[in-house]
Amino acid sequence: MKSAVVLLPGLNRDRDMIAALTKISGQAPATVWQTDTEIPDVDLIAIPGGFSFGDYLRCGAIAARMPVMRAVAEKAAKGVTVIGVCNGFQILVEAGLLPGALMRNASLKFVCRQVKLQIANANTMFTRGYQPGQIIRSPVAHHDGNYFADAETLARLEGEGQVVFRYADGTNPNGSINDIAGIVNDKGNVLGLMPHPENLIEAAHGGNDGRALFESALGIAA
Ligand SMILES: NC(=O)CC[C@H](N)C(=O)O
Repeated sequence: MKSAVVLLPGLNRDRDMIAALTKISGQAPATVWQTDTEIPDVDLIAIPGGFSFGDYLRCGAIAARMPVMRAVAEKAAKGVTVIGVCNGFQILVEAGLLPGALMRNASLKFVCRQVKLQIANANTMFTRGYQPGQIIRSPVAHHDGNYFADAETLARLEGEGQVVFRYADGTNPNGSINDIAGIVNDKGNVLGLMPHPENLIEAAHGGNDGRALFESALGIAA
């Protein structure tokens, strides 16, 4: 299974994402730069975390307008699997590939800690390797992770099973509405989440709860 990682100025989790995809898929992902207008024929496109363009204007706002994001949107429209982690989630929202907005954390502080996540929908291409309702752990590290959507959008997300990960056991780090940690688009092939599953895939990370997400997305999980 082939993958590609989008590289942008200011991202700092690209190496983690490349390492995770290499270890799990068995082959190094391609990398595409902000000015690229073509993305190779791959099964999964990953937009990693960090501080693209220094988080100026709004997190992800400038990156979302780079040429590479038009190529990502074209691939997503064709059904290619796309995952945006943290800043990647913010970029997908700013690019209009996912609904809602990521606002400043309710604490107005940068949070960097482990959270618990409930698998709110195990019937997606990203979570078929988990059990419904399963609780997993994941690191988070962000300043603007407070997911918000208007009432109509929220009702649709909840009603259509598009909420995939929810903060659990009171570990919501940012005040996001309905404890939302990750959502998919209406076609189910684009996932955005604030937690960093790529940082919990092996014993050296302290656990491998994040592994099944990539195995599912790459079609490796049962
Ligand atoms: N780890 C990240 O990707 C951080 C995203 C963004 N820079 C924020 O602080 O919210």
